Amino acid sequence: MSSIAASNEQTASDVWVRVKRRLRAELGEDIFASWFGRLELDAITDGCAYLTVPTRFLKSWIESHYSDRVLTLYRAESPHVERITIGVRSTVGRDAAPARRAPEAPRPSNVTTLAAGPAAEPKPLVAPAPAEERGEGSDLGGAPLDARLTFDTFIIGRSNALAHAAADRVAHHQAGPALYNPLYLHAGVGLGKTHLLHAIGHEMRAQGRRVIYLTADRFMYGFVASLKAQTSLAFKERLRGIDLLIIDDVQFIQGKQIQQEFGHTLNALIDAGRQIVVAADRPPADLESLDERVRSRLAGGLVVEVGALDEALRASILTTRIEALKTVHPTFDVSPNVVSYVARAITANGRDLEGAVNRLLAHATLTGSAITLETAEAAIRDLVRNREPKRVKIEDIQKLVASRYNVSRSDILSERRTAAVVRPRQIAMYLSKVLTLRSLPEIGRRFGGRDHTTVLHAVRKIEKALGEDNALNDEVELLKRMLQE
Ligand SMILES: Nc1ncnc2c1ncn2[C@@H]1O[C@H](COP(=O)(O)OP(=O)(O)OP(=O)(O)O)[C@@H](O)[C@H]1O
Repeated sequence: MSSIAASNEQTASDVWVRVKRRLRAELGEDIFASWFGRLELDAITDGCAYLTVPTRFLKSWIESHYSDRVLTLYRAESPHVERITIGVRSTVGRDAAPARRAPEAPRPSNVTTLAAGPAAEPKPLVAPAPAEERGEGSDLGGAPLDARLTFDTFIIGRSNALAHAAADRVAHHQAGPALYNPLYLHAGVGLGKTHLLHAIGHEMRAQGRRVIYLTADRFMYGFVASLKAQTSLAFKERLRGIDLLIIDDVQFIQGKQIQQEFGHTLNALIDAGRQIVVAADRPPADLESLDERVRSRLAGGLVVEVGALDEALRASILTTRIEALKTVHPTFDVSPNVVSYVARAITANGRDLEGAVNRLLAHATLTGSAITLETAEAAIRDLVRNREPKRVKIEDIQKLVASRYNVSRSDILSERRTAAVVRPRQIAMYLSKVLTLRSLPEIGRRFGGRDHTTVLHAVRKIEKALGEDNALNDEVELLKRMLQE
C-alpha cells in the first residue's frame, strides 16, 4: 500500500472515531452502546461511507431511526461523504473460509478476502475451475450453499408452485441460451426465496456447473474491497467466468458506482448466455434505490412472486421437518392434532415454523414426555406473540389515512395546504416512517415528490402531538393496528 493510501486510511479511521464520539455525545452512552457500539466503518468510496453491523436487525434499526443523524454527523466531520450505506458483516462460520483480512483494512469485513492475495488474479472467461472453487470460492466472496435447502426438501403448494416450476426449469436446463434470464423471485420474509435459490445452486453444481451465490451485501462489499485493492477488473472477470450467478436480497444493492457495476455484470453475463437468478423482498418496479436501467434489466426475464404459505403448506412443512428430525431423534413424536394446531397458530413464515419444531423437540427431549396441545401451546407461545409484523405499504397507509379523514389519496399527494389535508398527510408520513423501512427521501418521493426535510418535519410534528394529545395517540395506534392486521 502506498503511503498516500495509508494516510488516507488513517484519516478515514480518525474521522470515524470522531463521528462516533459525536454520536455518543449526542445520544448518550446507553443508546450509543445499544445501537452504535458495533457499528464499524468498512470503506469510503464514491462519496459513500460503507458501515457494517453484525445483524440485519441492527442494520434496519439504525437505517430507520438514525440514518439521517449519522449522515449529518458524518458530514460535519467529512463534508465529501454524501451517503452512508449500512451492511451486515458475515458471522464467523458462515464463510466458506475464514476471512483473510487485508492488513491495511480499517476493520474486518465479510469480503476483505476479495482484495487480498494471489487468489484475486484474473481468470480466463470460461476457464474450468477446480471443484472447491465452484462457488465455494471464498476468493469471490461466494457464500456457501446450505446443504438442507434443496429441491428435495422444498414443499410445493399453491402459493409457490409457479416459483418452484421456474426454479426447477432453470436448474435443469441443459442446452441453448439460458432460460428466463434473469429469473427474479420475490416474496416477503421467510417464504422460501433463499431456499429456492440454494436449491438451484445445488442442482447446477451437481451438474458440474460453476455457481456463485452472493448476497447483495457480499456483492457490494466485494466490489468495494476489490476497488480498494485495485482488483475490480479481476472481480468482474471472475464473476463473468461462471455459469450461474445467484444474488440474494438484491434490494440492498445501493450506491451509484456499485449499481453501475452490477448493471455491467448483469449485461455481460446475460449477453454471454450465463444464467442469473436473483431474489428480493419486492418486485423490480419497487426497487426505488436501484437505477431505472438496472431495474428494467432485472424485470426483463421472468418475475415470479412466492406467495404466503397457506395452512396446508405450513402443515406439510412441519410434518416434513418433524419426519427429518425423527431420523436423528427416533422418540420425537408429534401428533397430527398438534401439527394442525401449530400450522394454524404460526402463520407468518417458514422460519417461525422451523423455530416451532425446534421448540417442540427441545421440550420433548428435555422433559421426556409426550407433546400435548397444552405443552405445544406453551412451547411456541413467544413465536405466536412475536410473529413478524405484516409488511406495510406506503400506498396502503395513504389509502387508509385518506379514508379515515375523508379526503382523497390524491389530496394527500397534492400541494394543497388546507388544514383538512395537511394533518392527514403528516400522519400518513409519520406512519410511513414508523411502519416501513423506507428512508425519508423515499417517503418524500412517494408523497408527491416532496423533499425529505418535509417528511422529517411531519414526523417530528406528529411525534410531538402524540405526546400531548391522548385522543390523537389512540387514533394513531388504531391506524397502526389496522395496517398491521
Ligand atoms: N416451501 C417450503 N418448503 C420447505 N421449507 C420451506 C418452504 N418455504 C420456506 N421454507 C423454510 O422456511 C425457512 C425460511 O425460508 P427462506 O430462508 O428461504 O426465506 P426467504 O424468503 O429467503 O426469507 P428472507 O427474505 O428473510 O431471507 C427456511 O428454513 C426454509 O427452508
